[in-house]
Amino acid sequence: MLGGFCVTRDADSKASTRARLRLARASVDVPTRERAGSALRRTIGTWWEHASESRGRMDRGEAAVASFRSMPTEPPVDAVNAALYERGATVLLPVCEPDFRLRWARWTPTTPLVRSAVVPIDHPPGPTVDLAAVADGPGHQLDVGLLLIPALAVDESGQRLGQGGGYYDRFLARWRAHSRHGVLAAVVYDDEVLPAGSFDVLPHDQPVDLVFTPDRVLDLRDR
Ligand SMILES: Nc1nc2c(c(=O)[nH]1)N(C=O)[C@@H](CNc1ccc(C(=O)N[C@@H](CCC(=O)O)C(=O)O)cc1)CN2
Ligand SMILES: Nc1ncnc2c1ncn2[C@@H]1O[C@H](COP(=O)(O)OP(=O)(O)OP(=O)(O)O)[C@@H](O)[C@H]1O
Repeated sequence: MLGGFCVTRDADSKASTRARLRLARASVDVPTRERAGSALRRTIGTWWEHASESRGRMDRGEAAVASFRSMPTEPPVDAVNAALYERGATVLLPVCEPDFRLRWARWTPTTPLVRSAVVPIDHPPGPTVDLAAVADGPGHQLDVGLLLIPALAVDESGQRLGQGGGYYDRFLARWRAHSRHGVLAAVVYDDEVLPAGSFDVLPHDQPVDLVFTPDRVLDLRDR
């Protein structure tokens, strides 16, 4: 207390945090970005191999990863997607639909991509599925064990700051309603993991289970 006033640090608004992070991302140089891509390929590839070993003991369907196609400023996951595909995973990428809905289309390293009509991102031409509506688990076809989720930042309690469309929050709310077992993992640069409470969190925000950075895996499920 100072002179009767309680000194607290308010969380920054989402908008001001986004502006700061976008500016920082714009100054990441090409070699740094390339190193991040190789490091993420190793980190996420190793994580997937360990997860597949435990999964091997279960009777599940086709092992799938719901990933994304990186924008030029994001930590690159192109090599991650290729590595997971080489390891036998089915890789799905998001397709943005009107009303901020996400559907998913299969991707392989030879899939030609098309530009989205809604956002400045390419995606496979389709067909698409609604992953929050398809049945998964034993006896079903698609078993999404990992969702890689783009973010501008994540705080240490797992709250995620995205680009501001609300695509993933809407999708994850529907996904969670079906009690899916897939691990929700944000992908950010190392210095984008912020102390808990660094930015505003609203009731619709969907937290993640895990954070992948080029340097580390932060598993928040045990906290
Ligand atoms: N790679 C990627 N795919 C994704 C997302 C994402 O954040 N990253 N999304 C997450 O929901 C959805 C698309 N949402 C988006 C919402 C806004 C902007 C956008 O405003 N882009 C800025 C550039 C931002 C930057 O480069 O940092 C622009 O067009 O100026 C892009 C995608 C689904 N697919
Ligand atoms: N489940 C939901 N139902 C309806 N509207 C939602 C839902 N989740 C988020 N929204 C709306 O989406 C908008 C953007 O939300 P927010 O700023 O949290 O996006 P974000 O997480 O940064 O974006 P993204 O998920 O696309 O990366 C807000 O106006 C919010 O009210």
